[in-house]
Amino acid sequence: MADNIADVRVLPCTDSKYIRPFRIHYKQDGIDKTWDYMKVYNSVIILIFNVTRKVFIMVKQFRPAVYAARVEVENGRIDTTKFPGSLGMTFELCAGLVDKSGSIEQLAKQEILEECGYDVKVECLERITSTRNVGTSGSLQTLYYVEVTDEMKVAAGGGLTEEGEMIEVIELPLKDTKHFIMDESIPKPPNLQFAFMWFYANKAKNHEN
Ligand SMILES: Nc1ncnc2c1ncn2[C@@H]1O[C@H](COP(=O)(O)OP(=O)(O)O[C@H]2O[C@H](CO)[C@@H](O)[C@H](O)[C@H]2O)[C@@H](O)[C@H]1O
Repeated sequence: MADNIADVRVLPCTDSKYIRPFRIHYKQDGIDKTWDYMKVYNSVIILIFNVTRKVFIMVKQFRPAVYAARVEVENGRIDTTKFPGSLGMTFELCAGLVDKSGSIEQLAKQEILEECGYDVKVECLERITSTRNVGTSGSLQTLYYVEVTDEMKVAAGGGLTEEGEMIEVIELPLKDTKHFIMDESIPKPPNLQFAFMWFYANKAKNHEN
């Protein structure tokens, strides 16, 4: 079970492959300033809509950062009897870090197959837009949309076992989306809400009846 979390310790991190903190010193209109920021990978995110059954394909997974932010850390320990792993479970769109060479569309195709089990053609990916994390990282997230059918489901998905990924593929019916995006009991990133609003503005008329 992905939410069966035990033996949690929180330690300082000085040699991460994923995040590197820096302090930038600069003058703004003659005034000396500093800003602390993190170098992180850019990412690609894909809104997947299954037209056969009118459901969005999403992923549910344990996110350690969400878990740690929601619970009390005492002397570097988190008491999992008080704070169960379920507090760190999130609903997200299929996504991946841009940590490999090759086109971003090719990376998106690969993530869709690995995480959700659908085999899509790169040409079918529609680029929606990109956004940046403005506060601490400045990293770029590029958002795509793709329509899939049940015939395109060729594998179970669930992420790469060798990377230890434990991802559950979730199907969210189109009719439940509006309630879902406002439901604060389910931790989710803002790109998910933006993507669904984009769908309502641009695609929903083709699928609602
Ligand atoms: N900080 C970290 N510490 C340790 N291991 C890590 C890590 N980040 C990634 N990994 C490892 O790298 C693997 C691959 O990550 P992915 O490329 O699938 O990105 P992910 O979808 O997790 O989220 C990515 O994309 C989403 C969407 O933008 C972002 O919200 C999210 O921060 C970003 O990691 C993970 O399974 C994990 O093993």
